Order: sequence, then C-alpha cells, then structure tokens
Amino acid sequence: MTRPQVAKVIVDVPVKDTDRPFDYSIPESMRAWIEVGSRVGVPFGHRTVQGFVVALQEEPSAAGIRLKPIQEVLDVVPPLSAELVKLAEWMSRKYACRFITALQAMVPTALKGKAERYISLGDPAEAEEEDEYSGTLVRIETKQTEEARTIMAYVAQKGEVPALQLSRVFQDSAETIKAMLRKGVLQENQSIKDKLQKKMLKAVDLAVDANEAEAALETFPAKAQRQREVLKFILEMKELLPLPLKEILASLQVSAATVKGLEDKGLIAIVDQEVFRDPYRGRRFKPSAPLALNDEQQHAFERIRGALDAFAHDVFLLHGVTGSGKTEVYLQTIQRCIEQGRQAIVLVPEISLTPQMVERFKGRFGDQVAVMHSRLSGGERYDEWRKIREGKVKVAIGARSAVFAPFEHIGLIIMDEEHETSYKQEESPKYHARDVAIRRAREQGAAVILGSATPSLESYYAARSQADDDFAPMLLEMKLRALGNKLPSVQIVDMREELKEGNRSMFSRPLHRAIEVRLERGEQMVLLLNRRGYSTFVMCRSCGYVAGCPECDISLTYHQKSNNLRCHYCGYAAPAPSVCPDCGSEHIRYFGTGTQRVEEELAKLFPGIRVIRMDVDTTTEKGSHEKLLKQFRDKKADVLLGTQMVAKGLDFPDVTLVGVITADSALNLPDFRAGEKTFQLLTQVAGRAGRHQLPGEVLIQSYTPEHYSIVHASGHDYLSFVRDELKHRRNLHYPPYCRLILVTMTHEQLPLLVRMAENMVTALKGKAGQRGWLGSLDRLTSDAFDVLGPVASPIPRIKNRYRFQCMVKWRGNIDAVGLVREAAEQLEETAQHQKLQIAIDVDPQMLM
Ligand SMILES: Nc1ncnc2c1ncn2[C@@H]1O[C@H](COP(=O)(O)OP(=O)(O)OP(=O)(O)O)[C@@H](O)[C@H]1O
Ligand SMILES: [Zn+2]
Ligand SMILES: [Zn+2]
Repeated sequence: MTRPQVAKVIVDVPVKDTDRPFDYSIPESMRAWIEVGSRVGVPFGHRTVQGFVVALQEEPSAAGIRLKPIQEVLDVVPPLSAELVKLAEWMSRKYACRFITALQAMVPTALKGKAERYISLGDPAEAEEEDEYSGTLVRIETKQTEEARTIMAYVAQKGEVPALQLSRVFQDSAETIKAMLRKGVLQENQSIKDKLQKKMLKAVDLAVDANEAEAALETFPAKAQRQREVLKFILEMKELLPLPLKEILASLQVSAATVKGLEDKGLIAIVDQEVFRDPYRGRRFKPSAPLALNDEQQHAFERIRGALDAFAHDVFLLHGVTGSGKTEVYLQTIQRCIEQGRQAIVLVPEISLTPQMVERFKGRFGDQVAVMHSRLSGGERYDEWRKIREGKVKVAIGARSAVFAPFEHIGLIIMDEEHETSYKQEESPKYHARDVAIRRAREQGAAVILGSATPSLESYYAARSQADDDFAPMLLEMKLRALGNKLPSVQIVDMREELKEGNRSMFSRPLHRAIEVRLERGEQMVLLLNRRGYSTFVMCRSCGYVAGCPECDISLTYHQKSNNLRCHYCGYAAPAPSVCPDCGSEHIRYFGTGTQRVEEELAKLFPGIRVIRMDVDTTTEKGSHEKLLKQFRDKKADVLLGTQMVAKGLDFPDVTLVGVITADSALNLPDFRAGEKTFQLLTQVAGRAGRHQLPGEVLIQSYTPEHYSIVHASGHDYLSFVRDELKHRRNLHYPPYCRLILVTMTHEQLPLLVRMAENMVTALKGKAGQRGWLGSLDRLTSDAFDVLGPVASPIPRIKNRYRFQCMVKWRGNIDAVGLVREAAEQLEETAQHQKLQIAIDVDPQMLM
C-alpha cells in the first residue's frame, strides 16, 4: 500500500497570510501515524509551530519541489476526524474566521498544550466487551496477534509509557496500536502529573463552631483587618465549607499568609480535599424507566422516530409549553437512536445550570452518558471527550461546544432551550451551535430536534415560512402540560401605581401578601431578579459622580465580598471609595438592585424567612449550583432567589409562587431582541410554578405593564407575541426579515479610527454595488444588501481602544460574508502598521 507523502497543514500562526494550508513532506517513519485531523509540529520560518493536517496527497503537486518535512506527530490518535476538519473549514467560511481558530475550538484544552500523555493497559473488563457492529469479540482478537502481545508486554512491564515514545519504539505497528487504543486494550491518559496532583486540593474549613468564630470576629485587633475579612467571608459561606483556598484568595485578593494566620489562631483549618476526576463517580442516579407518552408526546415521538428510521436529515422544531414533557420525548428518541447503533448529542444552555437535566439522562442511560461540563477541570473534560471518541458512551450532554463531540455515527442532535443566546459564542470563532449542529447532522444523515417553550423568532419563522432551503424545520407542537395541570395564572403589578400610593419598597403589596401566604402554608417560592441591564454601580448622591473605568467607557461594578470596584471588560480593580473623589461628600454608595439587596429586604420584611440566593457570586465554586438546588428541593428554604439562572429548566413540585421583581429592566437595552428576551425570560420563569399537584401563581412587577412582551407573557400567548414582534422586525428590517453582520473596528486613536470606519463602509457599498446587490431592504425582493453606520459602538472604548461599528443587513442568495471579509482584509492590509483591528460577527446576538 502506498501511503501519502504530502500533508497539507494549517499552521497556528496568527498572521493573515497563514490562513491557508501549507504543504509538508511526511517522513517515512511517520506515514502510518498521520491522518487528516492529526496534530503536528512543523517548521515555519525559523521556528517550529503546531498545526493540523487537513488533507493528504500522494505526491507533491509539482515535480522537483523540495518540501520541508513534518517534524513531529503530537498525538498517537489524531484529535480530530476528517469530518470535523471539514466542518471547521465550513465554519471558517460561514463565520469569516481563520481556519485554525475553528479547528482549535473543537479540540479539548487539555490537548492544546504540550502536556505529555501516557499509555497504559486498559481496564480488562472493558476490553473484553463485545463489538456491537460486527458482533465479534474484536478486542480479544486484537490481543491475540503476536504484535499486539509484544506491545502489551512492553506496556505492562513499564506500567506507563509516554505515548510518543511508544509510537517511536513500535514505529511499524501504528495500525495495531491505534486499534488497541480504540478497543480499550490500551488506554491513553493525561500526564502522570495531572493524575497525581489534581486529586488533592487545599480547602478551608472552620476549626471551631460558627458561634465561637462569630464571637472571635468582635475581638480582632485593628491591624488584623484582612484576617477578619477572611473569617467573615468564611462564615458567610459556611453552608459551602470546606471552601477551596484558591477561591478565597481570588475572591478577597488576600495572600495565603493571611489565611494561614487564622489557622495559627486555631479558628480555621486548612485541609486537603479530594477532587474526583469523574464528577459524577460514586453518585447514584435514580434509574428511570420510559414513561407512557401522552398523545402530543406520542405524535412528536413518532415523527422523529420516522426520521431516525429513515436515516433522514430532518430538523424538527419542538415547540412545547413549559412542563409539556419535552425531556421525555428527547429521552425516548435517544433510546431509539441508541438501538440503531448510533449516537446522540444533547446540547443544553449551560450544563452547570441544569443539574436536574444531567440527572434525568444519567438516570435513563447510566454510564452511556458523557457530560461535558464547563466547570470540569481540563483533565476531567479530556476524560469525557476520550470516552466519546473511543465509543465508550452513546450520549454526550454539554453546553455549546459539545456540538463538536467526536462521535462518528451521530443519529440525533438535540438542542434544548434552543432560543438561548449562550448558544452563540462571543469570541472567535463566533459560531452558533444551532447552525453547526444542523450542518453536522446533514453531513452525517442525522436528525435534529430544536426544543423550546419559547422558540427564537428566527427558528419559528423559518418553520412557518418554509422559505429557506437550508433551514426549514418541521414544527411539532405540544400545547398541554404533561401532568394535566393548567399553566399558572399570571398577574401583572403596575409598580407606578405602587409608588403613587406611597409604597417605595421593591415588593408591591400583592407580592408581599402572596409571600406571606406561602410562608403560612409552608409552600415554596421562586423570586427572579432580571439583572440584565442592571449593574451595581457606585454613585455619589450629592454630585452624581459615577465611578467609571479609566480605560473603558463604562461604569465600574461594585463587588461587596471584596469591597472593591471592578471593570467587566478589562478587569481593572480599585478599592471602593468611602468619600466621593469629586466633591468629597460621604453620600457615596452603591446602587442597583442586586440579589443581595433583595435578600436583605426579605429578611427585614419577613423575619425568619429562609432564602437561598443563587447568582454569579454564590455559584462560583464547582458543584455549588447543584448543592443550592438540592437544599431547596430538600425544603431547607422557603425562597429560591436568583437571576436568570433560576428561570430555566427547573422542576420543583412544591413551588406555588413565582415573583418577578422587575420585569422590564432589560427592555431599554440597545438590542432589537430586548422584547423577545424579556418575553422568553418571563414565560420560562412563570413555567416554574404549579408544575405538579399544587396550582401555581405568578406575579410580575413592572413599570411598563402595557408592553406587548409583558402582556403576552402573562397570557402564555406565544403566537400573539410572535405576531406583534414580527411586525416590529419587518418595519425596522431586522431578522428574521434579513440577516446581520456586525463589523467592529478598534484603534487607540479616534480620528484615525473614524476615517478607517468610513473607508470600510464606502468599500462595502462599492463592492456590493459592483455586484448589483445594493438595494433597499424595503422592497421585499430576494437579494438585498445595505450598510448602516459607521457609528460609535454602544461601549465606545474598551482597554483604551476606541470602538466603531457598522452593520450590514442582507438577504437572499448572495455571499455577503465573503464580501465583508474581502473588504476587511483589504482595509487591514493598508492599515496593518496602524494597528487597526477588525472583528466580524456573523448573525450577532450581542450588539454591544
Ligand atoms: N408521559 C408522561 N407521563 C407522566 N409524567 C410525565 C410525562 N411526560 C413528562 N412528565 C413529567 O412532567 C413534568 C414536566 O416535564 P418536563 O420537565 O420534561 O417538561 P419540559 O417540557 O421540559 O418543560 P420546561 O420547558 O419547562 O423545562 C416532569 O415532572 C415529567 O417527569
Ligand atoms: Zn460627589
Ligand atoms: Zn475597563
């Protein structure tokens, strides 16, 4: 067999001219190891850089060319498959990003560094399993060849062999080693260092009981203020003890010596805490059997099963009201997919936010499920990824990037809560997991389910109009709740009236009363603070001074735990002032309705009320989210208070009241989706009430109760909302009536930036004109292209760089992305020495 001699490699060098494959020759000794998707080290200029093989060629393109040779192969088993490489290429075109950036996005972080990996003998139990495709005992056969026995003996004797060493020693046995790894006879591990060290972590616990520690707080000398702060913090977090030491150091920005000082005083103990590699190991999940489907579920299930059985690439939009039992439909279709010998990917908005979801899948499919959790350590994530690649699991659940799960026979991709904006990545590659899922499914002949109680307008419109060849999902509706109960009644409370009547509290009288009633009855409540658009900033009440970041045009956010001010964009931090830096007044304080303030207010109004607060501050630690939810489920609290994260996917039987503190805080953001997001959030949170036996009640407090988003959310009326919202979108030329490309340009010098931004717009219009695309969007013709701007971005300066943007609106069968990319590259060429940066965001979700 002749093996390819030339590899086309995409190198990891961040210069524009490198965004194309370079040819390298493959040394004889490496030929068996290199495949499309291999990661290699290649000479580039005067150094060695990393790259990915994206194609192989028998011989050099032209005779007589001397190619530089590949220097090393970095993995025994290529981290990417040919299918993923192709997908990355598609992404780079679709999202105008570099090919290498798209490739890197698919590889687990653990594989990116130079960390060495080791090979040891696989778990014998796993290695004996039957191969399900051929039905034979392939793994055992593999063991029986002479070659395999020699390799096993070698590995057994050494215990663990560096992967690359093994590949050098058994240079000619590439196929066998790769087969042995696939079959689990051998296994690849992260570095030994990772395995040994990651297991222990320093954590802090109280050494005395909490009362004693409280008492000690009083007696701290003035010079031990930092220690006092630390102890106070530990006491505040006592439910979560032991706390990782690192986290205390990071949140309070204190030194380890400070914490050590407390240990010397005998108040706390620094202990070694074990960290599990498999975060779910040892956890038992209640096994669940398939439920008998109701009519609506059955209908949806049958349609999807039909697609699976036909191996058809069909996309379904499963629009089911909150509590309609979408999850059960997912579970049973996955079951079908597994029976076919295929694999399934389940995407959820942010895995750490839905521990209940993980439980449902683990309960049904047990060890066949891999969880790709953003809070896992690099090593843990690598373990899960490897289980997928090696076919040890059949289902992968994870957030956005799980769409790249390295399965080879995908039958089904499910995207739950498909309307969530977190499916769009905000850094390059700025991809949307929905588009990538559909593309991948198409290539593999897999079905796709997009599920939501509040589908994004784009998806819903595409399903209704069936106008787009690439994206025309079939609509499946579930209008009733699975357990037969009604959607909760929703009441809107006009907060302006409350103010007129002299109620200045953040709780209206109806909400106040409703909380009282629940406390009397011993029922549970969820309170939502819509914090989008809010921040806790510091303002002087005497002169109006607002503390802002010196490098970004944005106000600083107050962090109570560390009593400092921080910039969300650049990380700048400063101590919170006690007097106004402008006028010297002492009336300077932090503003904004943070969850902490709601918590304080609750404690004041309802003495003895038990509140679990869930927000970014209380959920930084791994597993804390899960812990808090469990406490709530175990009835350790009356109220679950939180931001957006309490709105999604939770299913608690005894929640009978949902209160929204302020519904409209996000309506005024400069974002054409503000109405849609508000509607979705309110509908989702209202869906948390009365899901089981007890009826639910929802109170929404608002300063603009007549807004259609709020009115329709209160009526659970998705269709009316869509009708009104589509009218707006059509009038203002926004998606789904056109598509957007946001081009943001940044530079340190404002006048130069403005000139460049103007050049950009001129170039875009010129190019579009030449192609005959330029036309008003008003005419609802198929092809249209228009450019708005340039204007200063909503955040006009970040890290001392000014920001200008222009917005392309387009429609039809034209390569708008290619045109924008072309214009940007030309401008960058002329402006390279001037340090202009251009970011292209295709189908942007954030317009800031
Ligand atoms: N066929 C069924 N028979 C009995 N109970 C069911 C059935 N289907 C679903 N359920 C139950 O109904 C409840 C709601 O289902 P589920 O949480 O899946 O709804 P959902 O559509 O995902 O809602 P949301 O969008 O609010 O997350 C769950 O407690 C679930 O166990
Ligand atoms: Zn002042
Ligand atoms: Zn800043």
